[in-house]
Amino acid sequence: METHDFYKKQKTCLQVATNVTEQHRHVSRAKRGQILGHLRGFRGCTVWFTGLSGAGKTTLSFELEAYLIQHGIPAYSLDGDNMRTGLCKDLGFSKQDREENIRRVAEVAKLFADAGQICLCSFVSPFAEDREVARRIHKDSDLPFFEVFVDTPLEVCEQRDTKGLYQKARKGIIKGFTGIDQLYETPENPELVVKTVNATVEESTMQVVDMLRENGIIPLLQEENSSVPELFVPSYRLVSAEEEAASLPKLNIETLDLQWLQILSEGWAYPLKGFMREDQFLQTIHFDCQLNGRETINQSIPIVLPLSTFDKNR
Ligand SMILES: Nc1ncnc2c1ncn2[C@@H]1O[C@H](COP(=O)(O)OS(=O)(=O)O)[C@@H](OP(=O)(O)O)[C@H]1O
Ligand SMILES: Nc1ncnc2c1ncn2[C@@H]1O[C@H](COP(=O)(O)OP(=O)(O)O)[C@@H](O)[C@H]1O
Repeated sequence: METHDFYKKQKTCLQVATNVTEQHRHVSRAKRGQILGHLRGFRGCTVWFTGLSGAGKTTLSFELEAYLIQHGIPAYSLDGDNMRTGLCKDLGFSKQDREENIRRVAEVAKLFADAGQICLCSFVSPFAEDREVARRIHKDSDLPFFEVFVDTPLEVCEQRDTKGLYQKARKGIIKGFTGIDQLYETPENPELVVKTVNATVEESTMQVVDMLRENGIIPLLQEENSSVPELFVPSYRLVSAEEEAASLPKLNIETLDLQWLQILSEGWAYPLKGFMREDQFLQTIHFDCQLNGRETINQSIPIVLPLSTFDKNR
């Protein structure tokens, strides 16, 4: 988006009232986190599901909400259909109304996130600049924002037609329906793309869980912590992992390296997720352990992959 356009769009976020001063509360996020749930700590953020009607946004958001709550992590879902019967009931589906819808929802999501909830938003949000406004609203408040593109092809959504809306749109009964006679702008840099074709709801949900875990939002949960976490690629990620692997530089390894790879992938060298980096190597050499957050884990054997200077430089 051009900077000029972005600021034009930001107009919707500008304050109209004058003589209004921001009031600063006394409770810090860290303090708030201490009393939230049994997995204490501030985890406030927003996960923004975007995609066509029928893509799976609501299903994933509700499934994730249930998962998080079950694990003692505060979460709350805001859904398009639900918001449009309350706070946004004065809005339709024109470009301007969708823009205002997303702005209002993003402001509400920000408040939930600021209160320490993982706020799960499922909105078609078809326009990139509106999603960018939602992201900016969070960024300005220093809150993590994760855009999740629920990437389900139009044909599949139309076949699902969970609410019979595509049929109505095709007949012209509904005008301005996303994907039929209104545009859906595909996200260019989402934090995560979830493809729901040939994937169960649970598998797709776990993709989002993994992303939140990788970003430190969800901690390694107690029961998962007690077993050795394996690093094998789950079946639902196989195709994309193979594609990614094919695009990476290649290196020939020896049988011994392969055996270490096996040990790493089976989780026996937890918390290592691969051959040691310099800092991990130094921790082992100097302290016989690996630091993982606040815990230290014994690791006296360096697990490294020897490289020639030629390979290092290419
Ligand atoms: N014209 C048109 N286009 C798209 N969707 C329509 C339309 N009319 C009604 N609906 C129903 O409203 C839900 C979308 O609302 P949203 O608030 O998510 O839309 S937006 O983000 O403001 O674009 C959407 O919900 P989901 O199917 O869950 O996506 C539809 O059920
Ligand atoms: N992997 C998946 N993830 C999410 N939904 C899926 C998946 N596979 C099939 N579905 C189905 O697709 C439909 C998605 O509907 P819904 O969640 O209402 O979509 P949206 O909120 O995007 O309009 C549901 O019937 C759901 O069971």
